[in-house]
Amino acid sequence: MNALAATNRNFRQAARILGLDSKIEKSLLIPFREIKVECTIPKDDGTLVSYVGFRVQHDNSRGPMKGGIRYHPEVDPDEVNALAQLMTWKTAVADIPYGGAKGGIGCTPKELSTSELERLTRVFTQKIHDLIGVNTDVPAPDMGTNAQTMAWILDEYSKFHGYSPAVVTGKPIDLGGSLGREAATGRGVVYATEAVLAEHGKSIKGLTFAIQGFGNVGSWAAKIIHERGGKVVAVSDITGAVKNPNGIDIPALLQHKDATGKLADRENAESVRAKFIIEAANHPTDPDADEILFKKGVVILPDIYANAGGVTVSYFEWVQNIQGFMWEEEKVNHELKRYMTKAFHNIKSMCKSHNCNLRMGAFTLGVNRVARATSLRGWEA
Ligand SMILES: NC(=O)C1=CN([C@@H]2O[C@H](COP(=O)(O)OP(=O)(O)OC[C@H]3O[C@@H](n4cnc5c(N)ncnc54)[C@H](OP(=O)(O)O)[C@@H]3O)[C@@H](O)[C@H]2O)C=CC1
Ligand SMILES: O=C(O)CCC(=O)C(=O)O
Repeated sequence: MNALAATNRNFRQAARILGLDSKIEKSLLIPFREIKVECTIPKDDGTLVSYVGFRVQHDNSRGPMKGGIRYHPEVDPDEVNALAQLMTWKTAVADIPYGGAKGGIGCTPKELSTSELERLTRVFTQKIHDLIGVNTDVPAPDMGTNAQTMAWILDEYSKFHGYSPAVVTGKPIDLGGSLGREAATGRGVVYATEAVLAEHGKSIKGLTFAIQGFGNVGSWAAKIIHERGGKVVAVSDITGAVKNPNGIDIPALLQHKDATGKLADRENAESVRAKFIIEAANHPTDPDADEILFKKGVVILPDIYANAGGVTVSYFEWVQNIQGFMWEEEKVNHELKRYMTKAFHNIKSMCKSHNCNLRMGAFTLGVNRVARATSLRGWEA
């Protein structure tokens, strides 16, 4: 099932559980605005190459729309739509004053030089600069993008609108980025994991973990789990997987990945059997697989909660930019833990009230908050 159909299915199920008014349900399914732009750049050898870029702004009833920009060959309109919608529910689950958006360019960033990536990012920004802004839509990094990408967007946007650091988050610290943002999604995943494990009388120390993806989120989650005494027995990325039943030396693996750009051997991590699945990625589990895993008793911590640490610290970054006051990293991490723990308890309350699993607990929590804001703002033209 494609990402949009799967996301809509989860949303509709939450709307049914909540008994949502059908007009509000319909309006929440349709994105606020979809942008598709052509981005042509000269390559380093002088030849021209064209890419398609997207920004989908899903909903702004709770505040400026917020979400990352992804550079990946599989970026397509349906996927960006689904990810934008997920951002709306995620910011509501985290209870931060934002709506949802997502963007992307269909490209293979590893095949582009740094100057080609810079040109592509600047052309994309030129095409969307009128539609983003500190109080309208605030991009951030996602797969294939990073702090440097945000610095280029900030610079290009500022040429049109004046210096505006709060127009993007996940920036380099030197340009007003927040301490702790780079690690925040992985760290939030660990706080979420601790919250669900505590419920089952367990803790990270001594448990075994398998991690799919070893980029920003996966590698920070692995590092922090390792530091807390968890045994990471399998890690995989696009180049393959490493497995060690006695526990992988994560600092050594991070060093190896930094030096070579890939994980060591090629092995299949499929035989790993998990009792808990923590969705650090967006939309990693198809609804059919979700049902099968649920029936098998696997506890799944859904993406719109598990990876909300990134956007939560993006919110702290935006607040710091607006206040013109930088927080210590301890304050960032302390607040992140507070938000993640509170969201977990709010989700559990929804699970109890509606007798549903954690995914529907999170969806009903997010959808209900957005629906309330939508109704309060009203419909008069
Ligand atoms: N960055 C953030 O703050 C947030 C990210 N997320 C989500 O977390 C997930 C990971 O994002 P992030 O860590 O930022 O991205 P990165 O680009 O830093 O890392 C992505 C990882 O996924 C691997 N990968 C990419 N494509 C494939 C593929 N087709 N098959 C197998 N592995 C693949 C990459 O391998 P390789 O390095 O070899 O290319 C890399 O290990 C995404 O779903 C993203 O939307 C969610 C919330 C916030
Ligand atoms: O930090 C942000 O604003 C958004 C991060 C993101 O794209 C996500 O949570 O999926």
